[in-house]
Amino acid sequence: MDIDKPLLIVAGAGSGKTSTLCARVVEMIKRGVDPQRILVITFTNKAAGELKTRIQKYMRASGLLEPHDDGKPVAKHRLPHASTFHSWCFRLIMCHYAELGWASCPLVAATEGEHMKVLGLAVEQIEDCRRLVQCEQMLGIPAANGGSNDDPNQSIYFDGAEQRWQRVLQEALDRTGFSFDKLEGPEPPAKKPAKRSKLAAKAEHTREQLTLMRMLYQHLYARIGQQQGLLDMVKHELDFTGAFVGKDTKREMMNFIYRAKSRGDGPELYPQLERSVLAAYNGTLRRYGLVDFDDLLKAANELLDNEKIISCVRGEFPYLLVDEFQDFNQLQTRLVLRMQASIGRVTAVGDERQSIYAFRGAACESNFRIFLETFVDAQVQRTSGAGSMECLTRNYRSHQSIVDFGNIVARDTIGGSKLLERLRVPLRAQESTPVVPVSIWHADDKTVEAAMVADRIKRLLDDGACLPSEIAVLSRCLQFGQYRPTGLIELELLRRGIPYVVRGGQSALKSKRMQLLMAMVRVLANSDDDIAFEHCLVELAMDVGPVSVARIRSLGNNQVARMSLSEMAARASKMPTLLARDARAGLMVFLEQLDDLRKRVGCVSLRELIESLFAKHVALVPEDDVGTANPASAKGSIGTSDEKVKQEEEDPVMLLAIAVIDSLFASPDVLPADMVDCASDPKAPCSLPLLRAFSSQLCLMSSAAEDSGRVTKPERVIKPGQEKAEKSVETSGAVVITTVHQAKGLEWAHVFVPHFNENLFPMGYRGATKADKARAVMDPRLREELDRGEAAHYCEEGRLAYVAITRAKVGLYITVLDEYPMFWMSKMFGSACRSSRYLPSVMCGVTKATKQNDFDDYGDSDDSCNSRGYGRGYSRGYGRAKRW
Ligand SMILES: Nc1ncnc2c1ncn2[C@@H]1O[C@H](COP(=O)(O)OP(=O)(O)OP(=O)(O)O)[C@@H](O)[C@H]1O
Repeated sequence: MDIDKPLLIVAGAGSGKTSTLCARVVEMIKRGVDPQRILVITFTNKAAGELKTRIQKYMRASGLLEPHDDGKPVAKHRLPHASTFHSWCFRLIMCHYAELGWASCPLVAATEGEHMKVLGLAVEQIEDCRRLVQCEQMLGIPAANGGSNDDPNQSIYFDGAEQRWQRVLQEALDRTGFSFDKLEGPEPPAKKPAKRSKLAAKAEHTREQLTLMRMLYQHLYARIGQQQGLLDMVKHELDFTGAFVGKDTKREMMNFIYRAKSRGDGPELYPQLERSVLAAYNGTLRRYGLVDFDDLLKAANELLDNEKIISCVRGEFPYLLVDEFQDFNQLQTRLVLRMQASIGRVTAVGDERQSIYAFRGAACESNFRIFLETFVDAQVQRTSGAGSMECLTRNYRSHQSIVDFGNIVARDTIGGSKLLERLRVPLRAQESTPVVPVSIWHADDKTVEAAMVADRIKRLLDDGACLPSEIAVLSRCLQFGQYRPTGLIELELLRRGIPYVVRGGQSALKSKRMQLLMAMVRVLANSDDDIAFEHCLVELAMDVGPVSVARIRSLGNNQVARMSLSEMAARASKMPTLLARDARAGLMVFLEQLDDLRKRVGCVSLRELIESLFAKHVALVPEDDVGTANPASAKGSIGTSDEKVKQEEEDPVMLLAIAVIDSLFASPDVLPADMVDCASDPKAPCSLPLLRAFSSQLCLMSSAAEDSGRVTKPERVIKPGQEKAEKSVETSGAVVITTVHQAKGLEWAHVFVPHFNENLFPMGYRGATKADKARAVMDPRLREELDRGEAAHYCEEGRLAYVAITRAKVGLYITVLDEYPMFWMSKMFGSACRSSRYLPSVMCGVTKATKQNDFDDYGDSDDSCNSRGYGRGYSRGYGRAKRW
């Protein structure tokens, strides 16, 4: 192994790429390279952590780390730097931000939620700039530089709008006597004392400013603009849908920004709307002293223009190793080149089959091409000499059938690239692995599927085949519009007492709507439950916030007898002066609604009560920041009342609630003896004890589901002498429910992939509108472009399927639905719910799981499989497992 020459390692999943990279680091240290001169870079924090752990392990195995007195390792040699590209860039910027003209080190807007907030403000500022230009036009103020509503070559957004508004304000005062002091409007909303991030506070301030400027615009438009026959810019907001095609315009904008910035593109390269969005997004970040991830890379690239800084960096880290090279975007690859082009002590490790971040600008093919051209193929003499490329061909992770399945799925992901074909070598499993077939099942519907998955997991655990933490359920996404594909699986796991953890998303039981539903049920079941009552009050009563609640609570001061919050609220609603007028009105309406609901207890069945409670109250509360609205409603394709009811029924919260009700009636023995009678007839009027039983079942389930870390039982007390037993429970951990993206680089003994259907996995291609398709009939170039986009989309989805499949070591369980899980999906995609295109055709049409079947009987008839020829040509065990 020549550690001083460039090396490219390309191989499929589980072939030991990361292990090889770590081994190379250790080899370098063994040969005398100072670990502090080695920089190991990867894509995510999780992967960086994994790298650090593995390097430490290898160093320890090679005797490069010695145990300390307290058992912890201490380095004979210090450890190499292992980090993400972004943290390394931030470190560079922290040292040199002044070189970039910044007065202080910027903060990083790290989460997608923050990016979306910035984008929301950016769009508002584009509208603001548009109105500002028209105000100047109305007042005859000469056009300043920047910003135009008419010139398609100019951005609508421009910096420095505040100063220009000042001038407009002054003119408006002189010409029309306008002043903000004279305005009559709603009182400013009471400040919410809830904790808010700095970004949220700044955003609120900006929004207040924008509202004022909008009022100024409306004043001027009414006085001048209307007479001039100008377009009302408030009523006619910009239509971005032409430029950002897709159901969720904001998401499309965000993806465009990610793509453009990852390529290092400036706004000037794009047409007017895209240009304005990109400029406004960057301007908003700047205004708040923030940078996003791509800004970090751009700033680091700029710093490396400085000869002093780049030679300093090269001196500090002459050895560079990069993992997950396929996921690097152009800016990251450029950084690698700049740091190493003249040195060539670079090692890159990647797998083009696992390139799943193209939507974020990952430039897989060009990364490999540039590396090969610069370091391997080119006969350029550099100090280190020409580099080489290695392909690993053995998969050490998975059983043969899983490796074969992965190879088949990967075949369709090359997308016609000659280079990727050159890099592609099929993998072989270790010879010693037994042949365990991949299990593929059709389920009638999502409830059957969820029960199947949970049953199989339970059996694995009962048989002692593995620990919960060695099992994963990998979903294409955790949120599909408002639908949570793994919501019912969570419920079934809870029912069976199997601990689980949701990573990279929120458990359905912790959602805002579920919390509100639980609070309302608790209030109905027990009017003394102050905590639940306050939750409902703040969420549901109009204009009642924490300040009003504090005033209501003050009624309880100095009272001899304890007064419940609901009693205080009833009293407050009758007092004309205690609360502000709007708050009192909101409180009165809320109490009336609560009264109505209370009257329904004893008149309607539990299910009817919960349904009306959900439809009239809970469903009106927006779900947590899910990013996208229900695609169907956004499209406006569903409108009849029947269909709306259907949508409500399909809400994951409602589905969970119904499932809990069903389980209460199916097995009332979970209830205390004195309550069993009230759960005998599902159609009988709901009694208070039944409502209480339902409430406690919901709460039990919710408290069992932890959002992060391992699942532990809160009430557990560890007694002396039991620590060992407890530890084994803790380390056994929980079944992981996560997305395929989050699962990258990880491995589990058993992996479940639910919803393996067209439009679910893979997700349908949404890059072309109906209008585009209609135009493409007449326009061959457009048709070609759309076809290319679609092909690239399905290649990426195929790579995602490859990643999901290859996470499994021993067991892979795939379920295919026979009907779409949501009503709106069948409306949108058609009634036929086909299996995923990534399921080889010989594997389709398998034994069905139906509600009537006993799960143990699935696939009992092996003949049925054989008669259809399953497994032929896949001697390594494809086909249906007889039983899960
Ligand atoms: N030479 C080897 N002999 C035996 N087992 C190995 C060897 N190399 C790696 N492994 C094991 O194979 C599994 C996969 O290794 P590793 O994570 O390094 O592969 P990878 O190519 O980086 O995988 P992926 O790309 O899917 O993240 C790990 O469990 C690792 O311990």
